Amino acid sequence: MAEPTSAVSDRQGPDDPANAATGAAGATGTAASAGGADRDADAGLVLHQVAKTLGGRLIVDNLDLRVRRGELVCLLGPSGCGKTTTLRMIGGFLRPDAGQVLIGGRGYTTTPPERRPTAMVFQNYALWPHMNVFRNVAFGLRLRKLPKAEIAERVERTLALVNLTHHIRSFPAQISGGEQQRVALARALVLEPEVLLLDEPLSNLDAKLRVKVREDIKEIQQRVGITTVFVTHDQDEALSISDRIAVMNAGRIEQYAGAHDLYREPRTRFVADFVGTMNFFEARVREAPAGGAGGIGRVAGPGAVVEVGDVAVPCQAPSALTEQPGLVGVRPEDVRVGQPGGVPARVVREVPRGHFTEFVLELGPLTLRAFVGADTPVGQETVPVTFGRALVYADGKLRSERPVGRADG
Ligand SMILES: Nc1ncnc2c1ncn2[C@@H]1O[C@H](COP(=O)(O)OP(=O)(O)OP(=O)(O)O)[C@@H](O)[C@H]1O
Repeated sequence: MAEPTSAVSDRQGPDDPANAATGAAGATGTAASAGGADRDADAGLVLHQVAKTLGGRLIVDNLDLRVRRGELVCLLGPSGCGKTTTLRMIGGFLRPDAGQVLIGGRGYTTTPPERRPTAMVFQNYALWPHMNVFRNVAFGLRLRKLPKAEIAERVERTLALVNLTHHIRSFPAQISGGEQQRVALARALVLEPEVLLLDEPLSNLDAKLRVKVREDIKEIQQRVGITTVFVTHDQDEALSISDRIAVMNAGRIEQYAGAHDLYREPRTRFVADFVGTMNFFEARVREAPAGGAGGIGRVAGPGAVVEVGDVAVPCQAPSALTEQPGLVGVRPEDVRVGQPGGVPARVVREVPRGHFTEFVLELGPLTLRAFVGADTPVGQETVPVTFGRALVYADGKLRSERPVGRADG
């Protein structure tokens, strides 16, 4: 991916046979296009049952994705799950074996990159070292043979947008990594694409700069209102900048949701494990015995217990009840320390983490991580523990039916 050529065309119509076959809106009838042509026409980007095999392996597996106009969506997943392959099919650098790519309701599945209304920012920036910032940003417009005055006006306007006007005559080697990244962003935005594609754009920056540049990107993206697909394997990055996140695993999307829902309600074990920290263990989650035996009745909420071996931990909000032991996940902030009615746990370690403290606790056969507020007393040998939310998984999928006997859900 060496060439900074992700130019968009001069707004020529797409040459995708899908347009002839299905009208402007492409196929209908799946998760991506449920609701049909009108919704596809309304969406910024639709992937419909897109598949790709590379080197004899199925890398992208009948993937459906719908991105609203102006939305920033992250493709998040472990190395090798097919994020970049998907992005390259959106940008036209790879042709899908099956399925359709629709942008603004028009089919672009087979259209080459330079004739799509997309622009890509690459991981390594791919700036021309012998060209100054102005000429790097002007590159795509010159290819389009736009008048000189228009090129100058658009380049200057875009450099002002990314706050780089003062470096207009600098060469890439004379500016920082973060500034180089903003030049790469300007070079894509100056083409006024309908969809901006970013492939791990921050991975060459140090930790502090990553946070700064990702905030810059989000701010610019919102200001321009451009539909954006951002590839990353960094959950922190995805959670902090996305309107929605598509968590990918082995060529498929496991869950597509906003950051809050993804974190609080991970639908699969894979997502729960990949996004944030989770305590996982085998347990039975049952209704609390009537009358509050063992102090359980004093815990606020519906009153369930999580049974692990001989230990029964009061739990405020299980996602389901299980007669047979199943996989249970509890976020560290849902391991509550110092609550009335709690079960004593041995404190193995306390790690100050600034505005919270991480406790490592031994509770019967379990070792648990708990994140507690800085005001929780430290230096104790044992602490009482209860659970807030507990997520119950069966066959790797979240069970979220209303627990038996609970009227309030
Ligand atoms: N041209 C190719 N031929 C054969 N296999 C390929 C080719 N390109 C990619 N792959 C394989 O496809 C899989 C997915 O690659 P892809 O780059 O899409 O993953 P990714 O999710 O973006 O990972 P990363 O975060 O490491 O970039 C990888 O196992 C990769 O080795």
